[in-house]
Amino acid sequence: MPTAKNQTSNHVPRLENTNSVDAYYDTLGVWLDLEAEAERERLAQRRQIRNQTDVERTGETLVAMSLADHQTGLAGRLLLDFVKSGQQSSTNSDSTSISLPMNRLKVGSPVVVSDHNQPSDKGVAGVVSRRKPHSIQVATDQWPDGKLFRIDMSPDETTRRRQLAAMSWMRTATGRTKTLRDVLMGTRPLRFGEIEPVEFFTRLNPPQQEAVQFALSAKDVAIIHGPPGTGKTTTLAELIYQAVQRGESVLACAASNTAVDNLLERLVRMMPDVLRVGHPARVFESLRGHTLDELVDSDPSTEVVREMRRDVQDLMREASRDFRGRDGHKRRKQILAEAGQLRNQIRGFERSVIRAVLDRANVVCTTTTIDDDLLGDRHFDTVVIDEACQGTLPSIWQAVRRGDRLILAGDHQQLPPTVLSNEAAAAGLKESLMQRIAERDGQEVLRRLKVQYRMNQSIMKFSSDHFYDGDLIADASVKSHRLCELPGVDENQFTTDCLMFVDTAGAEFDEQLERDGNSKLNPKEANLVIQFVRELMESGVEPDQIAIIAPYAAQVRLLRNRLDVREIEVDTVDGFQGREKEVVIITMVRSNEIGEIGFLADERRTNVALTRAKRKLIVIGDSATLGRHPFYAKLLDFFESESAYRSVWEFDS
Ligand SMILES: Nc1ncnc2c1ncn2[C@@H]1O[C@H](COP(=O)(O)OP(=O)(O)OP(=O)(O)O)[C@@H](O)[C@H]1O
Repeated sequence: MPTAKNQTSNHVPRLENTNSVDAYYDTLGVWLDLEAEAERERLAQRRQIRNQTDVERTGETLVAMSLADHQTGLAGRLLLDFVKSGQQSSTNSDSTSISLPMNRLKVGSPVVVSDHNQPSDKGVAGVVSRRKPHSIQVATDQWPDGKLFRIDMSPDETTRRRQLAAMSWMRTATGRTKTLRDVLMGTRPLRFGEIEPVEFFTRLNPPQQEAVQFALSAKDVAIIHGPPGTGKTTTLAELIYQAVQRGESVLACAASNTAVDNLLERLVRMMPDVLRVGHPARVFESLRGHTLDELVDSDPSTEVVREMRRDVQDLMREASRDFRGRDGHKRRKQILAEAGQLRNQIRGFERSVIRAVLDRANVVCTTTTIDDDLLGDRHFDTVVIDEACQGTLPSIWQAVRRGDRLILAGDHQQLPPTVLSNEAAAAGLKESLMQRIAERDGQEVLRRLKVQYRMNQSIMKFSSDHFYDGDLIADASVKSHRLCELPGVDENQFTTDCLMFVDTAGAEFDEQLERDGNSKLNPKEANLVIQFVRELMESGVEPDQIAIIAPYAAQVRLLRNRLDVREIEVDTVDGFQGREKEVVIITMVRSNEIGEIGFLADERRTNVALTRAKRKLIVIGDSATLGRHPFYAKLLDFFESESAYRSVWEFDS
């Protein structure tokens, strides 16, 4: 089998024309190794950077953090609240707090907490369990050493091991799972049954209804393609409900905890027996009552376990007494043996309670990183994966191996999975299974949702035409909605127009390379953004209705430092996927003489940015730089055709 070490960039295997099962999974194994290597290298590099601001710039490290509070969470886990050192207040009070620098540590991110003053400290592993602007909570099983701490996002080896184990299981799969695997690889044809009538629980629009019926008719795999704001999660929840009505068991997954919880939130309103498996600290607080941990804890038979635990404690206390003489030693040995037996019984008992709770659930929700110890050898009629374009190919087999049929939902015209290894990305790790199948089998395997509930139709139009064959329809409730119709907002040209492109060409709005960094910024564009924000607020738009999106983290940092209104969200495109705001201002940043646009060339990234605004979209960019790329030339033409093209000279900045 090829290994990561002996691959050079030209020799990293690809999947095209791979018909052999072994070659297929060998290739995924190589990609996974390359990615692991890239992650380890990056972590090592980060830990070597001494300068605090530099290391925090990556967004994957927080330094000089102090422990503000701690609690004991479920199953005895420690929940540690960290704030920036020097902060006087408790984590609850915002008035005197220091905001955390921009970071990518999200709820569910695996992290290592180590001693800030001891670079050699290996630290303790944990998971981010809550995030606030001024504090971050980490769930761990151990106390970290030190007075001042550093928190690093860390590669998750456990996840990788589980993925490899699932892939090795898939190689030798039999029966329905083997059939599913071969259909996914493209070596067996797709199969669909009759479309059957359905009595819908939710009021779905016709394309949503069609998607549910189509997915239910799939024997092996089907895709629900959900362009921005089209109710993908709503549709998936209905599909799961219908599958359960037909007596099926369902495993519902997504790559991120947030996406799993969004789905769970809908499912619990539709049916009672939905179970969430996963670290309770990673689950929305309002949904923790549905977690396996809490349900096991509240199961009546767990009271017996508690009593048995108390007995173990009593026995251990007795064993620690001062026994003298030979009989004494014998007695102690007996007590310890008794405690050991009791512990084994407890474990067996707990396992049977877990099994009983799992057996009661029709639907089990979890991230695609499945805890195989908890799920055991459980198999499901249908496996559903939401946000399926966010997961890499190796990451999905843990879920796939547990089902007879697979339903994928997502949008391959939005951001692909994050991959660190350039070699693996170039060989194909950036292409999700959903993208591969959607591109291979097209209409045969997918149904697209078409009615969107977010954007005014003029904001929707470019994305619809360019990415979705002009298929999108704005629902009547949003079709013509404008900013000036929001309560408290004045009616003026700025609030009645939905679109504006501000061209900075010729005005020397040059991009800059961030000092000591690789990211780009454009201070003059930032000035213009701030001017527009001021105008919006003067017109009565609330700060929390405004978002600013920049493709580059350096521009995000600049704007966050310059804006003194905390409620205005400023983020990168990646940080904004899946979200929406009434007004969005995009600062494109790139402005140079050679027309270089770097990773803006990934059109899908711009698609995400352009489709976040509900009522007003402002784009600031340099047509001389952007316009050399056909996609942006088309975008500029679009703004012109909508009479929404302005030159920066029209604004006093
Ligand atoms: N058939 C429908 N009728 C009315 N409103 C709907 C319908 N379907 C979805 N919506 C509304 O549209 C919005 C988006 O729905 P949902 O969150 O399911 O979309 P999504 O496609 O998952 O979103 P995203 O683009 O962020 O992935 C929600 O407010 C939802 O209530």
